Amino acid sequence: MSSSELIAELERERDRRVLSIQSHVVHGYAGNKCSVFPLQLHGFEVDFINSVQFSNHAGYEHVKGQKLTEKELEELYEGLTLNNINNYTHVLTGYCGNVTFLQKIADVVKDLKKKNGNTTFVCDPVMGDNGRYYTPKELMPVYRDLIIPLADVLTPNAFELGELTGSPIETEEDCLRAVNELHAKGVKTVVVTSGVTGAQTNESLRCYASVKGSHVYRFTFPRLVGQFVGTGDTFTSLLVVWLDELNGDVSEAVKRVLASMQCLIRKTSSYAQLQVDTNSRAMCELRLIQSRKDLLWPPTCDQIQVEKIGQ
Ligand SMILES: Nc1ncnc2c1ncn2[C@@H]1O[C@H](COP(=O)(O)OP(=O)(O)O)[C@@H](O)[C@H]1O
Ligand SMILES: Cc1ncc(COP(=O)(O)O)c(C=O)c1O
Repeated sequence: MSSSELIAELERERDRRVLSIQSHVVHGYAGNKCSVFPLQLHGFEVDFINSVQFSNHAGYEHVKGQKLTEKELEELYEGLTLNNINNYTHVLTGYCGNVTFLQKIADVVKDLKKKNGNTTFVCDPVMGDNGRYYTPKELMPVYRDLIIPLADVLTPNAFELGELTGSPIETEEDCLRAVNELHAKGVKTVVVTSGVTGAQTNESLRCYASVKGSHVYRFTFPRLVGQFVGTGDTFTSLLVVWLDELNGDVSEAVKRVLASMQCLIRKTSSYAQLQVDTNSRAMCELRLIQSRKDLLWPPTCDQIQVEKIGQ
């Protein structure tokens, strides 16, 4: 690399700074513990605010900890504003504990976008999965009416997509219709991470990506054994990376994200099989650190199929 290329690369790296508002867990991986590391590996600066600080994620029998209030979020953001250090290329949000906190996030996003019209808002509307909520149900109308109209990129699973658009997502047609409703509300890129039951089998899962007024893609990839927490948060952070790196090429970006996710989950699943204790086998923490090379350099994976299914 020549010195001018090196300088250009360093300038570019300086340009990418994410404000990530998600949960923190002391032990294990969920929320910011899943997102910050992959982003940093790829050279992004990450300023993170922990919406909650819990001992561990909700898959354990006991969860202890604290929730940040909207007043505390406002204070932190005020400090950034007063020092004029609230300069972000991206704002990323995930798990939120309550309605007023989520409403305050909308104010923060509006202010960041007012300051820099190019700030990309990537929102994972974390509410639940497989037909049930694991956050307060009252968050849904706040996501639907206040947050979604501000989002540039949205990464719901099928359950969340159905809740946000008012009817369950069982088939690919349901999914594409609901995605178009989100586009109509102004969201440019929607990636449905999983859960369209009619489109999945025992062996494979599907994910969909759609860009407003442009293409829709279907991704089919192997379903791996086990149940994992933090996969959605890891997925979304890698999507931030690759959409930026590939200037919005969503089909290649999602393909690379899925390639890393397959490696991460394979590693996690194999490790889980080695545990003697059945509890740790059933609920194994993501092997995120051990998968660092796969997060940084997603290997080519012929088991991921990409098909253009719209426009
Ligand atoms: N059992 C699994 N087999 C293969 N990939 C999985 C599995 N569980 C999760 N993933 C990967 O993680 C991604 C996000 O998972 P998902 O469960 O949709 O997130 P969320 O936590 O938001 O519901 C999926 O798109 C997929 O790539
Ligand atoms: C504290 C916390 N944050 C975030 C999540 C979301 O995790 P996922 O990426 O699997 O949607 C969970 C899920 O249980 C959680 O307990």
